[in-house]
Amino acid sequence: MENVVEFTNVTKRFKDFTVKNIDLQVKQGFVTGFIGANGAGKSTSIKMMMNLLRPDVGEIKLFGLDYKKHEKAIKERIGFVYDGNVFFEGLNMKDIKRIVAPAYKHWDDKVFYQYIEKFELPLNKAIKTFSKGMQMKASLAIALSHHAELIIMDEPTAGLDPIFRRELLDLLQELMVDGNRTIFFSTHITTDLDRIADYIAFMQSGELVFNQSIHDVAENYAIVKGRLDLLDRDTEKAFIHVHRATTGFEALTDNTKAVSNIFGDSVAIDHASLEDIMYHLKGGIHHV
Ligand SMILES: Nc1ncnc2c1ncn2[C@@H]1O[C@H](COP(=O)(O)OP(=O)(O)OP(=O)(O)O)[C@@H](O)[C@H]1O
Repeated sequence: MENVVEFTNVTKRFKDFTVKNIDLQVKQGFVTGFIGANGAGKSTSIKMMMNLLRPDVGEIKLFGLDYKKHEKAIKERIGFVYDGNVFFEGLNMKDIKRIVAPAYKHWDDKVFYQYIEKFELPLNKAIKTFSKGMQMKASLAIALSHHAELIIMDEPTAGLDPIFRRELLDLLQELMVDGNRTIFFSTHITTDLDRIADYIAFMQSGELVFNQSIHDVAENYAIVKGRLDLLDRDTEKAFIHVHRATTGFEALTDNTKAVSNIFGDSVAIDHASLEDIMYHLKGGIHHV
């Protein structure tokens, strides 16, 4: 399986924050959801992926190519969508097309106008008058009009109403049908990922905790609930993190076999949602 993005040992240091030793592979032909708490380092990583920021250490390759030598060739093949207005606000969609289209070898006017129609975007109205959803659609229409193989999106669904969010996810799914396209996007809305993601990459405090298929994530983690008196120093070793409440404990495990051996039927073992996993891993993966 080919990787369209490869981070090898990537580190970026800011004054108060470091993205550390990231080894990340984004697989061609799949949707990867990029999750993590506020300030975990997702946008910083995406900016490095787009060469808007340079790593201090490590290597980043897209389509097997290096930005130092192949920036233009790489950017031709990427559609970048991010939360916020990318364009000069006084411009309309026609102006933007005039400016952006010549920059891409594979720009396709027909596709552009198809998306303008599909998204019901006005061509002659200033972008500054667009709602958040319309701005997102505008950004997406541009990204899709040059036949990008890799779509990178920083929180594309943030602030969108549930109906447009659903439509956007359906559209992303349609885009994946040809099999060659790859989508990488960050989000806080983990239920969106249950809908469309094949892989989940999870950042925590500047580190990549895992990058696994959504199937493996579901297999590897489970939530365990039981009475507080079942917990002691030894039994807790089966857990990554334990939350105690007066009514009992809830814990995350990556070893359901051990949990079954230790606790038998005295605990309930349930599917762990991505939110459960994010909550319990907020201190990182160390066994209790
Ligand atoms: N240019 C910069 N200079 C200094 N610190 C920065 C810079 N850019 C980001 N940071 C810091 O890096 C940390 C990670 O920020 P980043 O935007 O990558 O997180 P994020 O995971 O995308 O968060 P959110 O989900 O809130 O968007 C934050 O503490 C932020 O203050």
